[in-house]
Amino acid sequence: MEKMSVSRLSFRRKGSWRHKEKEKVEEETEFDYSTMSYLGQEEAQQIDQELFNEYLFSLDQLMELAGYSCAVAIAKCYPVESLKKDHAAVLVICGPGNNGGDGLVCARHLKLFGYKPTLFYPKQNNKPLFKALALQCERLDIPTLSFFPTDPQCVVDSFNLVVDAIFGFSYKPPAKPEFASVLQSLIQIQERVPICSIDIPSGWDVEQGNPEGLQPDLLISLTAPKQCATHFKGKRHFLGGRFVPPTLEQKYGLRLPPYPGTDPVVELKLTEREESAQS
Ligand SMILES: NC(=O)C1=CN([C@@H]2O[C@H](COP(=O)(O)OP(=O)(O)OC[C@H]3O[C@@H](n4cnc5c(N)ncnc54)[C@H](O)[C@@H]3O)[C@@H](O)[C@H]2O)[C@@H](O)CC1
Ligand SMILES: [K+]
Repeated sequence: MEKMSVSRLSFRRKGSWRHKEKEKVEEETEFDYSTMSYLGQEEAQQIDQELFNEYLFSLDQLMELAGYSCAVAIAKCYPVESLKKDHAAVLVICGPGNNGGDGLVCARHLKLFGYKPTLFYPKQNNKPLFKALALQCERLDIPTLSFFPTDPQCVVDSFNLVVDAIFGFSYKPPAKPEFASVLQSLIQIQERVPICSIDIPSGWDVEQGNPEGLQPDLLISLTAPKQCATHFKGKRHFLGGRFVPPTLEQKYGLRLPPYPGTDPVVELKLTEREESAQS
């Protein structure tokens, strides 16, 4: 058998690693964003149901991956050391459904990443999973605001970022008063504090968006971007929740860019429409 010197072996390893990296970059740059899939509300709900009923994923599993990927995307865009206010203070606003559950998971991971999250979770879900997620946040010393500040400037003064986990793809407009007022406050301050929306900017129609509504800086689409994401005018757009089995992707003809390496998120290139909306 041919003996290989250590230096040649390490050269070969390096060579193959470089080759793989090059392939990966080529694969990423080759993805044609003009063909990327955008889901309508019904399709998003169907895929969601199929993950639970045909693939037997539990909600806990998917929510953990979804919330974790949101925390990773936030950390990539707003590193702890770049945030100046009160030890990287972040406000995480959670709604009553699964989007709110993603927010609770995201808050926990942000805390473990070194941020200082605070929750606002006015309509708490009583299901055991949600109670457990809220308790885990409490045990990590994540405080919860008992009311939303009447002067939204307080949010700007106290927090570096707001995570919007109020509504996702099951939202039906118009928002009920308790959330409508929070959304209005966020719209007032969105030029002064960046907003990071989980899956869908809250208050947007899943397909049509909402030109008068919230305009987040960062959007983290889960599973696949929804049609409303074509109206996103913010700076950065990520895809997260790396849990869609290839067979499901094929069944729905999903065209999504590959995730790099082992990352739970992939940054999406802004479409021409998104770019022109920014300028
Ligand atoms: N398979 C997937 O794609 C996954 C989805 N997840 C998340 O789950 C979200 C969808 O969750 P849900 O179906 O629970 O729905 P949402 O979290 O979008 O919202 C539903 C909740 O909001 C309330 N609501 C709806 N319209 C309202 C209005 N106008 N005013 C006030 N309250 C209103 C409903 O009563 C319900 O409690 C996704 O957007 C995503 O964030 C993840 O948790 C896990 C995996
Ligand atoms: K949201």
